[in-house]
Amino acid sequence: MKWMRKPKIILVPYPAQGHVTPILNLASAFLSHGFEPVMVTPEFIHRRFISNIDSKSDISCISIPDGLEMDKPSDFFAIEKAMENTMPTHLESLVQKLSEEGEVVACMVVDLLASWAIGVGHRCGVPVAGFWPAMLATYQLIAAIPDMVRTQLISDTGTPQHPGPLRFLPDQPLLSTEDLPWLIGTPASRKARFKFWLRALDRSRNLPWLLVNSFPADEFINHDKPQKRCSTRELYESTTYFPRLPFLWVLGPTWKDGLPSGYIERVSKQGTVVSWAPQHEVLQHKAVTCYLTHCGWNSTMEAIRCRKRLLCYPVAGDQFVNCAYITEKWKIGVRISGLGQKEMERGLRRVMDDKKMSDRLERLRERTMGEEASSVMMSSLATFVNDFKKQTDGMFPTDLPI
Ligand SMILES: O=c1ccn([C@@H]2O[C@H](COP(=O)(O)OP(=O)(O)O[C@H]3O[C@H](CO)[C@@H](O)[C@H](O)[C@H]3O)[C@@H](O)[C@H]2O)c(=O)[nH]1
Repeated sequence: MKWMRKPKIILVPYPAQGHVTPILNLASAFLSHGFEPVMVTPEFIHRRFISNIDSKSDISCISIPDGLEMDKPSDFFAIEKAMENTMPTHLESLVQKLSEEGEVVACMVVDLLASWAIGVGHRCGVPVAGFWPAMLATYQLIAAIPDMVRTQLISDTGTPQHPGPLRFLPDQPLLSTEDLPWLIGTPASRKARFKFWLRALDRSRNLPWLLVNSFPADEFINHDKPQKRCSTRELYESTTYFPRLPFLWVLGPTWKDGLPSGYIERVSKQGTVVSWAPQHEVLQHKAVTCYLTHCGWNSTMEAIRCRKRLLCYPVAGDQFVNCAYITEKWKIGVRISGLGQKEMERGLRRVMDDKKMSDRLERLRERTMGEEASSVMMSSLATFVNDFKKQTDGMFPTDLPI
């Protein structure tokens, strides 16, 4: 049988930038294996990110209704409601429509934070692979939840049962109990987020594949307790303290509103405040020496790829674990305890005075993203593609590249 069209792979990210970015990278890799990647997102995120995607790309981006009344969700739980209540039927209709049109959906790759889509794949008879957009160690932490409950490190609603730093995983260093990724917001919100993780674990338990956006990681290292959050006012003060230093500051619209009036005009000779910038391109520029980051995993990997020293200010979720690796294990950055003048000055001095940091960055980059690491990664991907091709024997053209 001669196939006129390429088999499709449907990719479903959790609807946030840090999840769309790595899934698009994966989609590009599927292109070279002869598939047509189709990323499916809710309407609100499609509107927000689609303009940043190369219009000439062969990756199709399709939006499905999210049922949100406002233009964007009010919080994490509004997104969860959209994912659980509205999106499954629309994705199912989409997959059925494709199949009625004679398209082959070879596989679905589902972000574990969008675990609602796993059931859709099963109902439509499409093989499903899980996708973890962050560091392997943070997946291991989430996967260890049942053991943590069993050994009473945490309650069955996710509340830490012991104060102070704890060893959550065998052979790995200490973490503060407050660093657990679901401990965000009020007690009720923490419990609801914990439930979200339990459901994701439950749905993904029997998946035959898990693709991880990471590299082989080392053990956890103990680190300081999480620091207080800061206001835009503190950030503002810290930038005024370094009138020598030119800066580019990416601030979301809500944060930008908190700046003192006239600030942007006053700093305009040495600083620019924008609501979005092509971060990876900016980091590649030789004028950039240091990157102040919240330690999102993609930002962390981009900084390593571009060999940029990091000033770390983790805020939520997996960012505390990422920060522990950056500052204690890899020693390619420094954690700051706040964003006021003194902390920034101390942090910048420490990060710039460390004469060995550049060498460590270079070595880490080579070890995790160099030729050998890339070849291991490509071979893992080829194994995955071959594996699901075998499972769906006969569905595919025989001349697809491996
Ligand atoms: O102005 C901007 C802002 C962001 N980005 C890109 O957007 C991505 C952001 O990803 P990440 O650094 O991971 O941050 P978040 O969007 O905050 O990511 C969420 O998802 C990540 C992966 O699960 C987690 O590690 C984070 O904690 C979580 O907040 C990166 O590729 C950036 O280059 C830009 O290009 N320009």
